[in-house]
Amino acid sequence: MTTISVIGCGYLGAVHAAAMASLGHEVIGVDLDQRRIDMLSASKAPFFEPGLEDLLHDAQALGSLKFSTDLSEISAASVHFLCVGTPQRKGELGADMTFVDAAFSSVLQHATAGDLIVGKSTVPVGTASRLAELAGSADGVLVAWNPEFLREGHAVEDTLSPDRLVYGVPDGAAGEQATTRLDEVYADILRRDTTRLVTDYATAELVKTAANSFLATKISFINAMAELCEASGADVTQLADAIGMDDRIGRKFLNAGLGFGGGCLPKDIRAFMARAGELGADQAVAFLREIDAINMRRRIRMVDLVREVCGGSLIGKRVTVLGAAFKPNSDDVRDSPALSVAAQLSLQGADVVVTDPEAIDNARSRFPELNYVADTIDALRGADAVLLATEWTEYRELSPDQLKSVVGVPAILDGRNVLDPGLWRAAGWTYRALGRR
Ligand SMILES: NC(=O)C1=CN([C@@H]2O[C@H](COP(=O)(O)OP(=O)(O)OC[C@H]3O[C@@H](n4cnc5c(N)ncnc54)[C@H](O)[C@@H]3O)[C@@H](O)[C@H]2O)C=CC1
Ligand SMILES: O=C(O)[C@H]1O[C@H](OP(=O)(O)OP(=O)(O)OC[C@H]2O[C@@H](n3ccc(=O)[nH]c3=O)[C@H](O)[C@@H]2O)[C@H](O)[C@@H](O)[C@@H]1O
Repeated sequence: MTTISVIGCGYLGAVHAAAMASLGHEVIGVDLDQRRIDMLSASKAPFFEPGLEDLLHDAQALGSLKFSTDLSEISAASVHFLCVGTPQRKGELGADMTFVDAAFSSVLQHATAGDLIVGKSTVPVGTASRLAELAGSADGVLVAWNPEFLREGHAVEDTLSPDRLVYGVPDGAAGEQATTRLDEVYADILRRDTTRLVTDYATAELVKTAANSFLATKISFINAMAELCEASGADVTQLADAIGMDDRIGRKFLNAGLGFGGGCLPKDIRAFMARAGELGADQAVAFLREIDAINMRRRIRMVDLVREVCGGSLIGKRVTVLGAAFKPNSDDVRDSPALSVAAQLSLQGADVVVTDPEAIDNARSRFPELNYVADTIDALRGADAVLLATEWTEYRELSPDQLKSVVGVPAILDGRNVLDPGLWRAAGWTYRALGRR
């Protein structure tokens, strides 16, 4: 059993804290946000994440998990996980490192000799060695970087059963000590034959940014193919199925549509470009600019398509947007393609109604000017066009026959290529999608 602190209890940290407690450790989670801490202390997840509340409840019933806004409480811990945000800096591509730097300094103040500080936040390569240098002046504090690969909506299973664990550690005895401590923390996971890769700081940091860049590239690749499918009359879903059957390519992350959003892929590829520039290696990842551009074009193209379906003008047309979260099974609306399209449609004169099973509150605080309706059927009433923007199961299962009498005009835009066009057309709907006939 290790006594652990987790600094920053957002999408990453809250799950990490609860998961570490479920592995038998004593955990204190710390955040500056009092509301978040109050909810977590009451075993309530401050955001929608399947399985998190059960984990919080079980660990708190055993007394092995506590939350606080008081950073001094971490002094009881010997391993400290940094899970604070690294958002995009306003008006720039690079990551805002102020939260990581501030959290690291605070931890240093409360850490004692022999403690291990483990970075989990996604950071520009070079951060860990910079912070380790700062720690060098503190007596015997070790630094490791252990990037996180969890997906929102699957965060609990991804944390407890990761594809791999990556440790970035310093050379020599300090590295061995850090590795041993991390092995103790993850003992239960390692016992299940999980691969662990021990490497230097820079490689560990780059593994994370490279992985997210690859995922973003895969999505933009298929979306570029969708543009070509649209130009040539081909079908991008069949194309993805066919190329995905090649094991070397694989079908995952080849779903064309509105593209990627969220608090990670967009900001991570931009931070990667910024950092590569600082290192004089901007050419190496110049292609990411195009990946980003392809991604953003999908949103613009969807606005055009909705306008087309509405007869050339959006003014006064009622458009129902199904989904606000950046992906299903999440209430996260950071850089959500659904909301970005909804906001554009509204700016261009449409009367936009947005619905989502979990993300309405978050969406309203970001885009208060849009109309939100909780009930799907109520949201669809009188619509001149319906846009499926986030593929929640309940939207995928909507019946075109039943909905026909609810909407004003039966026109559906499938922003995630998840509906059966034949079924909707047979029920008398106009069906349109990006890169699909
Ligand atoms: N959201 C995700 O699925 C994943 C996120 N990451 C990375 O993890 C990091 C955190 O991301 P999220 O959890 O999504 O961000 P978030 O914004 O949900 O959570 C960050 C939390 O840190 C707190 N915080 C900031 N400064 C603090 C300080 N000095 N002391 C204590 N708490 C502080 C904030 O109040 C907030 O609750 C980012 O670097 C992100 O790229 C990595 C893998 C998955
Ligand atoms: O660094 C992070 O924070 C995380 O970022 C992503 O996870 P996440 O943002 O939760 O969501 P994804 O499932 O990757 O989806 C990202 C976006 O891509 C879109 N997407 C995904 C797959 C696809 O085929 N097509 C597609 O458009 C989704 O709709 C969503 O908007 C990575 O998948 C995680 O491994 C990583 O840990």
